[in-house]
Amino acid sequence: MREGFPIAVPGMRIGLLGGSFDPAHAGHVHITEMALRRFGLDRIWWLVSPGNPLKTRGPAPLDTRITEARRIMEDPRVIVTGLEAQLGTRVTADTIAGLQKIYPGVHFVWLMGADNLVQFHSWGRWQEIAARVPIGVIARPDWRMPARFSVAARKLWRNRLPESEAQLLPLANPPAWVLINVPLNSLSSTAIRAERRCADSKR
Ligand SMILES: Nc1ncnc2c1ncn2[C@@H]1O[C@H](COP(=O)(O)OP(=O)(O)OP(=O)(O)O)[C@@H](O)[C@H]1O
Ligand SMILES: O=C(O)c1ccc[n+]([C@@H]2O[C@H](COP(=O)([O-])O)[C@@H](O)[C@H]2O)c1
Repeated sequence: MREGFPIAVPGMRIGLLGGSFDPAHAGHVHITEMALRRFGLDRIWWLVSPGNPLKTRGPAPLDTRITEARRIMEDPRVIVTGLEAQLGTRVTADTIAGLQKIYPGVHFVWLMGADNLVQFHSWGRWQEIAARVPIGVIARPDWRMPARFSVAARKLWRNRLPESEAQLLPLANPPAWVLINVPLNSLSSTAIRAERRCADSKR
């Protein structure tokens, strides 16, 4: 184990929820709780990203986002990390490869909201990601159908597990993915940033 990295032992099932978390909100907490239960995960690590490689707008400073995320995420099974900054990785394929090297025998699952599946095929080496780890996709308002018909979903259609087998996902041989339907939560960081700007302008 590397110094400054979270502890994990072989056999553990760990979900990775990458995101800008700019800021973290109750929607992130909700999908995290759902993913823990529905995929039978032992832990979830939030990977607060230094910056999404596809977004041109730079997010708030990493430390600020991590501090805010730790304030909102109280479940002791969840660790809020800046692992990508620690690893020096920017694209998810490199992050996952780095973590698999440091944590042999740990069963990682990549988690994402349904909106992210829609653009997944434009991520760097996305098929390598799908070949490395099972993927758990969580429903998001307005995105369930686009996700089902996305380029990645169609390319990986044969590797999809039925929702009833979501508990098997962490030990499934990748490529494997499941889209789970959960009570929907319509919060987004974009909406919160807009509200904050509006409140600031009224001061
Ligand atoms: N309300 C939600 N329901 C389902 N998934 C969500 C929700 N909010 C965020 N996610 C998922 O959490 C992960 C991190 O999201 P992110 O930090 O980009 O938040 P966001 O609200 O989507 O931000 P932004 O509005 O800036 O794009 C992504 O996989 C995203 O799909
Ligand atoms: O690897 C890529 O090319 C890539 C492209 C877009 C997004 N991602 C990752 O997707 C996660 C969600 O990003 P975001 O900004 O939508 O919260 C986050 O971990 C990003 O690093 C990764």
